[in-house]
Amino acid sequence: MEIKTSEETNQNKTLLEETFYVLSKKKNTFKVRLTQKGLHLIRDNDDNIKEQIIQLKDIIGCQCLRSKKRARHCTCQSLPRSDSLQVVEENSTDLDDSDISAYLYVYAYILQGTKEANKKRERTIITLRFRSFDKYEDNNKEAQRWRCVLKKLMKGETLTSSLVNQNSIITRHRETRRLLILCNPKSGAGKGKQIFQQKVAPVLNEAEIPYDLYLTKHYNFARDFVRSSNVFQWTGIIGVGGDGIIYEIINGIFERPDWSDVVKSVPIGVVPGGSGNGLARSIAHHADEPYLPSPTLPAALAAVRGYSEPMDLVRVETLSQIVYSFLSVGWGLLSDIDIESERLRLLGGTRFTVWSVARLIGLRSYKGKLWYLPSSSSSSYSQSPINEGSSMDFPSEVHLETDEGRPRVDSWYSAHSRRSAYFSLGGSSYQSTTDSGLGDGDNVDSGDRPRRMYGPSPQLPSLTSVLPDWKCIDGRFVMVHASYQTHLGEDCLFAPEARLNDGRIWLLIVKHGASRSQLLQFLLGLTTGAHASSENKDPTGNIELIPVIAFRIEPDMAHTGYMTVDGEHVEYGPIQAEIFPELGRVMVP
Ligand SMILES: Nc1ncnc2c1ncn2[C@@H]1O[C@H](COP(=O)(O)OP(=O)(O)OP(=O)(O)O)[C@@H](O)[C@H]1O
Repeated sequence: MEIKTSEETNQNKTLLEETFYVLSKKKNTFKVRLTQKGLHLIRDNDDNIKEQIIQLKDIIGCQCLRSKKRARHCTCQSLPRSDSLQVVEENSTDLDDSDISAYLYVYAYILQGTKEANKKRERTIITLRFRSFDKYEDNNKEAQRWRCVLKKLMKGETLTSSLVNQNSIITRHRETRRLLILCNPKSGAGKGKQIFQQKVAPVLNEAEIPYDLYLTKHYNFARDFVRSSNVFQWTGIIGVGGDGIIYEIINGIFERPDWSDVVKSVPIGVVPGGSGNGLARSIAHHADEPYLPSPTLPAALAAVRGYSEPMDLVRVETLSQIVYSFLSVGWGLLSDIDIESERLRLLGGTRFTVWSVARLIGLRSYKGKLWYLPSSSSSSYSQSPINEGSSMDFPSEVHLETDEGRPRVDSWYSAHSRRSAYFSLGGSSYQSTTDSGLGDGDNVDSGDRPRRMYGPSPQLPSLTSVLPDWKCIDGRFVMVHASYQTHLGEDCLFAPEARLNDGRIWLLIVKHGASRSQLLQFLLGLTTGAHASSENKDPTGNIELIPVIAFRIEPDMAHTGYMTVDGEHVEYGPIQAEIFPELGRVMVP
C-alpha cells in the first residue's frame, strides 16, 4: 500500500477544477485541475484516462486576454479556431465584442528529454477558454480566479480550496519586482541588445515583470551606473553580455559604502551574450539546467522565478588596485589566449580555440613564485537541486475551452495587464568619489580616476608583507590559473568539482616541465573536464589542480606577460587573492 505524507496530500489537493473541450469537439474532454503541484490536464477519452502535469516550477506566467477583432469575419464559423485565434488585452479597442469568452494564457517552459545530452526546455502555451456563462464579465471572472490563484501559487503561497473559491481571491495582481537590465550592445559578436530583445524580453513579458533597460555606452559604464544609482529601486540587476559586464556590476557594488546591503538584497542575473560567458554556464551547470540549445533561457527563467543563491567572491589585490572577482585569476597560457585573442572578437567563442593552437606552437613560460593556502575541507558538496522533468510530451500549444451556456450573474471584474517599461538612457552623470590620494583600497582605473573600494576586511597580510607558513613553489610556470566556478567559458569545464558557494578557489598549476603533447591533452580535456579526472592525473606532477582558500603570485619582473581577473586585463606584477564564501548573490533558475 502506498502511504502518502500529509505534505504530498496537500500538494495534490484540488484548488480549482473545470472541464474543457479541445476545439469544441465534445468527445475530447479535458478535466483541468489546479493544485499546489501545478496544472493537471486529465484527458478522458472513453475508458482511457491520461493525466499530464505541468509542474508549477515550469510555469512562468499567465495572462487573461480577449479575442481580437478579425479583419474579415466569417459568419459560418462561430468559434475562432486555435490556429487562427488572435488575442488582445481586455482594455484594447481592437477586441471582438461578439466573443464573450475570456482566455487564460498559461506560459510554461517544460523540461523534455531525460539524458544529459538531449535535455532541453520547450515553451508551451496552455490556453484555457472560459465561455460557460452568457456574459463576458462572468467568464472573465472565472478566468481571473484561475489567474490569481496561479500567480499566488507561483509566489509560493499556500492556499486552501475554500479560500480560492472566495471572491476576495480575485485581486488586481501587483508585481512587486522590478529589474534593472544593463546590456552591453558590443559584447560577443555585437548582439547583446538583439539577444535581450528576442530571447529575454519575451519571457519577462510573459511573466509580467517590469524592467528598466540601459544600454552600456562605454567601458566602465555599468560599474559607474551601479556605483551611483539608487539600486534599491530594483529587485535584481541583470547583466546582458560577457563576463566583463558582470565584473563591472560587481565592482560597482563594492565601490559603494552600502555594499553590504546591496549584495544581500539585490541579486545579480547573468544573460550570456559575450564571447566568454563562464558565469552563465556555471550557474546553469549548478542548477542542472540545460544550457544548450538556448543559453539565454536559464538566465531568463532565473530572472522570472526570483530565486537566488549565495555565491563566493574573491578579493584580489594588485599593487595598484583591489577588485572583487567571481570567476578567475590567471597568469600565463590561458590569460595570454584570453587577452591576445581579443583581436579576433568577431569570431565569438571560437577566438579562444584559434588562439590556443597559436599559443601552443609558440609556447612561453614565466618565472616566479607561487604561494598558496590549501583548503582544509574535503569534497563534501551539497547536491544541486535536480529539476524533475515532465515525462509527457506536450505540443507547443494546448488550447482548451469550457462548455457553453451556464448562466450566472456576478459582479464584473476588470483585469489590468502590466506592460514592461523599455527605455534607454540618453546621457549619464556620474559622481566620482571625492576622496583624495591613494590610500588602502583606492584603485586607479584606465581613466586615472581614483576608485575607493569597500568590502569585507581582508584576512591576509598585505601584498607587500612577508607571508607566514604558506606552501610555496619557486620556478618556471606555463601557467597558474585559479577559478571558483566550474566553467571558465561555455566550452571550458575548468573545475568540475567547484560549486557556486563551496568556499574554495581551484588553483591549476602547470609547470614548465609539461610537454607540448601533455599540454595539448590538457587543453582538449578542458572542454569536458577530463583534465581534472583522477585517471588523467599527471604522474610527473607538472600539472596539478588543487583547492585553496588564498594564493599569491610573484612573477619575476625581468620579463612581462599578461595577468587577468575574470578575463579582464590587470597590471602585470604581484597579485594575491582570498576567497569570501557566499559574499555575493546570483539568480539561479
Ligand atoms: N558600448 C560599449 N562600447 C564598447 N565597450 C563597451 C560598451 N559597453 C561595455 N563595454 C565594455 O566591453 C567589455 C567587454 O564586455 P563583455 O564582457 O560584456 O563582452 P565580451 O568581452 O564579448 O565577453 P567576455 O568578457 O565574456 O569575453 C567590458 O569591459 C565593457 O566595459
